[in-house]
Amino acid sequence: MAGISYPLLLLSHSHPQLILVWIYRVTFHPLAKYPGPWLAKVSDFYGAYHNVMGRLHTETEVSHRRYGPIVRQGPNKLVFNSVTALHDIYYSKDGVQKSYGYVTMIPAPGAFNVFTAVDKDIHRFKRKVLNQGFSDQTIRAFEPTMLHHIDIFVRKLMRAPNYNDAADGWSPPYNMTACSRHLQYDVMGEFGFGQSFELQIKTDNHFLIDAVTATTRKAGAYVQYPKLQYLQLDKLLYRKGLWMREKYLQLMGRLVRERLSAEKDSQNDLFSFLVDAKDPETGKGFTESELWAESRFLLIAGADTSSTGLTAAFFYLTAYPECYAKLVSEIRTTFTSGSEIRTGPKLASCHYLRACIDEMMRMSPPISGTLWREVCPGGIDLDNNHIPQGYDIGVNPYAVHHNEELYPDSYTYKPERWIVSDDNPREAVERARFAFSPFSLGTRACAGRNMAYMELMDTLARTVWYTDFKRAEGPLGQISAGEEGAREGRHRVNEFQLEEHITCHHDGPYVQFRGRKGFGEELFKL
Ligand code: HEM
Repeated sequence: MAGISYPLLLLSHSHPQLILVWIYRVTFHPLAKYPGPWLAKVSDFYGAYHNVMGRLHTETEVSHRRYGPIVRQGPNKLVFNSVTALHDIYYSKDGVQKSYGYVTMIPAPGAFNVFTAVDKDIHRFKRKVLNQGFSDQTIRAFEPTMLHHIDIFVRKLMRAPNYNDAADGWSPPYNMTACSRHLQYDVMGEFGFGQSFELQIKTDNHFLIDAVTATTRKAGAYVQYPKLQYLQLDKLLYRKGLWMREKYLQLMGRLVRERLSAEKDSQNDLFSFLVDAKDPETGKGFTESELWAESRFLLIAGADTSSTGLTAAFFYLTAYPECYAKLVSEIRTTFTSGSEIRTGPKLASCHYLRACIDEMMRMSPPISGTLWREVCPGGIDLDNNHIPQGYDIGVNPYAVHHNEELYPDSYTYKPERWIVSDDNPREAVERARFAFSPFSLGTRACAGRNMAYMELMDTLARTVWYTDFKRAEGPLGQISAGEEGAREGRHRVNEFQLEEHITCHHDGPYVQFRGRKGFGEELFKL
């Protein structure tokens, strides 16, 4: 903190009126009675700084332990850590709307997408149209395409059907961040535009990942401190990112143009669906620029999040061998072949697999930042506090998922907490479910939730069917793990380390694979 107090000291000397504003903020301001870090009380710079450092989520959790269930995290911001606040905020119909921070993400005035639309009528229309593309029927029709890419993923990890015959059979260590990102971007390319970006098989479009990373880094800071956008810091901080962003926009622009000029119904992708989709009540559809805005958003929303989830699953399964063994037993006794693994009663019966996924998203939510909501006229009552109009409020998913009252022993990966058993009564599972919010809740909750579960279930089950895997040994195997003695929140060796910038950035874990003897031929013949 000392590092950031010097610039503030300088600023206060050159702008003495700032001192008066800060004194007001810590004394007479309507939120002055709430505890929190001193810098957060006087400036949104606190949120932006920790977001740039990728640790606002861990700082929020630490703050709750230090200051209690309500923390002031900006001059006009309160973050809550209770299940009642979670439900009261995100299920509220008229009490809140998305905060102004979301507006900083729009590329031009008025160019909202379903995620950035603050106005509830604009959002309702976009969501209604989009929901048609996320129906169970559409997603199920897409599953064979997804499975094609998942099979490429597993084949790459196995290398050859009988590689296990060689030496000890283990592959070199693979960086699961890269492998998962490549898979999920290819899947989202197909889902959105009917074309894979081919990141799994070629390097040409690998810049996409860095371009999206640069975009979300910048957006993460601006959401916390909207005034930063006027300083044009991206030109200074993300120069390489700007160049890649340009390439990214060109690629996406080309895909949109190609899809618009292709024969109608030539593809079974979300784009062809959205081109024709109409609001059932008004008959209104998306304009070309709206289609463009939605496509760009959906790539990030779908690919970055699911790939973080998949990577985290590999981290936890290789950190907890007993959980890995249980999952292996479930998958290998439920199915009779790898190609049988797809949505259906057998996959739905894999309760341990689903529990491993939910526990991963509890431990390391792929969207770990607080989803700020602005209080609407009339204010809102939360945990016996009346919060007036205009203030930003939220519950941090990472912090609430590590609230010890809701999730005892919260930093231990325990898929069993999601399964009713003699040691874990139904009420305990229901209590855990009630506060579980990786996809958020209410009208602004994730539209792609079912698709995300399908991707994660199919990918993990097929990987476990065809391969054995383990964490790389030595220092390589520690990449992405917390470090003893590191800053509070970064010190747990069995916790996957996320850098939160709206979506999450990460590196590793490095994992080695070995094909199961006699099972790979089927996969390599496909
Ligand atoms: C594990 C994977 C995923 C997680 C954890 C996740 C999480 C979330 C969260 C927390 C939100 C709310 C954001 C906010 O309030 O600001 C959201 C919104 C959204 N997500 Fe996801 N998501 C995932 C995968 C996907 C996928 C695969 C898609 C699409 C293919 C998708 C599409 C969307 C859309 C369209 C919204 C905006 C909803 C609205 O405002 O109406 N997500 N997601």
